[in-house]
Order: sequence, then C-alpha cells, then structure tokens
Amino acid sequence: MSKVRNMNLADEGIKKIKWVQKHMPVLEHIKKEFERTKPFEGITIGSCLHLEPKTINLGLTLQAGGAEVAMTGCNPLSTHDDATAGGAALGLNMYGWREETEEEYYETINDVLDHKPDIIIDDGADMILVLHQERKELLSNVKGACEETTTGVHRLEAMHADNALKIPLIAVNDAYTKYLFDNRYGTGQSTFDAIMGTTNMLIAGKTVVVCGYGWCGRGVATRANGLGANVIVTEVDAIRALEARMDGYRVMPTKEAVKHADLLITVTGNINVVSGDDFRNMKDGCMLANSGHFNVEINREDLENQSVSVEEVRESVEEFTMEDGRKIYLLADGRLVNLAAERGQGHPAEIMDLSFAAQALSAKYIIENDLDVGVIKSPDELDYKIAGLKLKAMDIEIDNLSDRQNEYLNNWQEGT
Ligand SMILES: NC(=O)c1ccc[n+]([C@@H]2O[C@H](COP(=O)([O-])OP(=O)(O)OC[C@H]3O[C@@H](n4cnc5c(N)ncnc54)[C@H](O)[C@@H]3O)[C@@H](O)[C@H]2O)c1
Ligand SMILES: N[C@@H](CCSC[C@H]1O[C@@H](n2cnc3c(=O)[nH]cnc32)[C@H](O)[C@@H]1O)C(=O)O
Repeated sequence: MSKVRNMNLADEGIKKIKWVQKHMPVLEHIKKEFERTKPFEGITIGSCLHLEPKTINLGLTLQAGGAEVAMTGCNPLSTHDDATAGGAALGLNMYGWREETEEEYYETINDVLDHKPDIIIDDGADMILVLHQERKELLSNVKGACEETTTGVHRLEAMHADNALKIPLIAVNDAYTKYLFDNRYGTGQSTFDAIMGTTNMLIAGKTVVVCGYGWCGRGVATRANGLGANVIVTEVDAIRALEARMDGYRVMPTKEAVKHADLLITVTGNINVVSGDDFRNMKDGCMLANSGHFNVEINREDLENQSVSVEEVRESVEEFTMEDGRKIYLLADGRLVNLAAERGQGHPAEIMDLSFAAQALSAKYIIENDLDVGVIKSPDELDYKIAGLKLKAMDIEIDNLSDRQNEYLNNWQEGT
C-alpha cells in the first residue's frame, strides 16, 4: 500500500536510487549481510525520514533483511516525488508527497503507524510524539526506536526526563559516524549546494553570518570560509564561541552580526534565533536561510509583520519589501534549506552512507537486545564496524597497535 504523488515517476526515481547505491558502499555491504541473515523476518519497520533516493535505499536495506517497511517524510517540503514512486514500485509502503499541508503531514505519519511498527526510525521525533500522544494503543508493540537528528534527541531526552518516554530509544545522531560527518561535512556542503543552486549568487567576498557553532555550524562556517566568505559566528555557549574565535572567525551577538550579513544561516536547533528588531537592522538585500530545525529558527511572522509586501521572486526565494524599501530574502520558507529548497538534494550519498548504516545496524541492535526504556547512544562497536567498512571501501589502510604498544598504553608504571 502506498500514497504517493505520481507512480509515473517511478522509473526516474529508480534511476536515482541506483545512482546513490553506487556511492553508498557501507549500506550496500550491510544490505548483502541482511540478505543472508534476515534479522528482520516478521518485523515491521516504520520510518519518518526525508524521503529522497538515499532514504529509499535505507528502506531497501531493511527490506532485504526481511522487514516490511513503511515510510513517510519528516518535513512537508523535502519529499522527492520520483523517489517515493520508485520506492513504492520496489515494494516499500510509501506515504507522502512534496508540499504536504500540516494536516497531510500528520495523516501520513498515522498511515505508517497503521502498519503497527515493531521499530520506528524517526528524524525530529514527530512520529514518536504522535505514537505517545495519539496512538498509545500501539506502544506495547514497539520494541524500540532510533532518532536521526540532534534536536530529535534533545526532545526525546526531555520526554524521558519527564517520565513520558515509554520505549527504548537509540540516539543514532550521537554515533561518531553520524554527527562528526553528517552534521559537519554533510550540512556544510549541502547547505551551500542548495543556497547557490537556489540563488545563483556568489559567496566569495560576502559576509556570511553563521548562527550556532555546533557540529553543523562548524561545517557551514568551514565551507563558507573555503568559498571565500568573510565569516561571523554567533553563539550562546562561551566554549563554542571561543572555539569559533580561535578557528579564525569574528564572534559577536546576533543583534550586531545581522548589521553585517549578506547571507545569514541558522543552525542552532533553537527558536527565534533571528526575530523582531534583527530584521530592522539588516542591510538591503540580506539573504536568510535555516539549515537547523523545522521552520522556527527565523521568525517568519515577525519578518512578515514588518514588511509591506512578499513576493516569490525565484523558486524557493521570497522577497520581503520592508517599510523603508529594503529587500530581505527568505529561502525555502525558513525550513531546512538543504532539503526543503526546490534545489535541495540533502547530504551527499557518501555521507548518508554512514548515517543510514548507523540506522540499519541500530535497528538490528534493537531486535537482538532487550533494551530498557530510555535514551542510549548507539553502541561503539557499531561505530567501529561502520568506520572500518568505510575505510575499506575508500581503499584506506591504517596501523594496528603492536603488543608492546598495547602494553605501554595500559601501563601506569613506566615513566621517563
Ligand atoms: N540541515 C541538516 O541536514 C541537518 C543535519 C544535522 C543536524 N541538523 C539540525 O541542525 C541543528 C544543529 O545541530 P548540531 O548537531 O550542530 O547541534 P549542536 O548542539 O552541536 O549545536 C547547536 C549550537 O547552537 C548554539 N545555539 C543555541 N541557541 C543559539 C542561539 N539563540 N544563538 C546562537 N547559537 C545558539 C548552541 O550553543 C550550540 O553550540 C539541530 O536542530 C539538528 O537537528 C540539521
Ligand atoms: N525533521 C526536522 C529535523 C531536522 S532534519 C536533519 C537531519 O536530516 C538528515 N538528512 C540530511 N540530508 C539528508 C538526505 O539527503 N536524506 C535523508 N536525510 C538527510 C540528517 O541526517 C539530519 O540529522 C526538519 O525537517 O526540520
């Protein structure tokens, strides 16, 4: 069963799925392993992830392991209609289409839950929230869940602290092979890929303000710097602000930084990072994009209230004309620009290879272990397996500790 925009797009979707498979060697290795061992025989897996070719390839990997797979999107703007048609043609249960209304977004989450999943793979925690609030009758069926992103993990940790979480949860985001690569190099590249593709603008010589210097912020700032921008970082955490400064960037409060910005990118996971007077202080022509979470980081309502007109001047580019005549541009409705912009393709396949390998092995870990309710990091042994497979696929060898080195490292008696 599937509900997608147009099954006639299936061939195009399958072509794109085949392309990413060539660049996801770790997931392909795990797929072959799953074909042999069938860890998910009799198991249903429901996911709420950005629906595009790499995610469909995760679905096919779980299917190869014997799972019945039902998938929906975790953002109303990020679904690729050819990929969902391709996934449906390949036997996955696909629910979702690009530009869903909020009602349709939650309807398709419920469509997946109707499959009574044993395992849930979520991105941002919306499906797990619906499960706990509206579909409580399904809770006892769920053996565990995996969460893909930083803010989803924060939401679920808060839920657990309130004793509201009723299932075991693996924080896949917190795997080394996830956040060190996906959040940093993935967000760094795909954010600029989407902004440049959407606007056809030059980055060199511009002042780029990066709000938030976490794993995503570091990646975005590095790429902005590499493209020749003058980078300013804003932070609320003293240690991260210090790190940004020593990495060579200017650091200042957001209300100051907005005065300099040609392009401002939020990557904080927080609400109202840019709001109110910030829009009054921006230069004419300033471009705003969010690559953090949902559509809450840039307060669109404040921007709209201060403007006299709004016009879509290019695909995924809205021009706000302010009372004093300045123009401010908002990309992709303030949703994740790397996925929600019409030109957004998400992270490169080589990066999602790592993140989705971590998802696939974490799902298997849930089946093989009787986990307690709560939030755990995905086990280190999975991380090392994924890193080893990736190095092998990249034809990179590393050294091994000798017995003497091992002994030295574990000895406290040997001094100078
Ligand atoms: N676009 C993508 O594809 C993508 C990929 C991975 C993660 N994410 C999302 O991006 C967001 C950031 O993820 P991360 O892993 O970098 O998180 P992180 O916790 O490592 O970093 C967030 C940083 O933002 C800072 N911050 C919080 N509020 C702020 C404010 N008002 N002003 C300035 N800085 C502020 C925090 O101090 C922190 O250093 C999350 O919402 C995550 O879910 C998006
Ligand atoms: N669902 C929320 C939460 C942020 S999504 C951020 C996550 O998207 C994931 N992501 C980035 N690029 C891709 C992609 O191309 N395919 C699937 N997931 C991706 C990435 O792993 C990251 O943790 C929202 O839409 O606002």
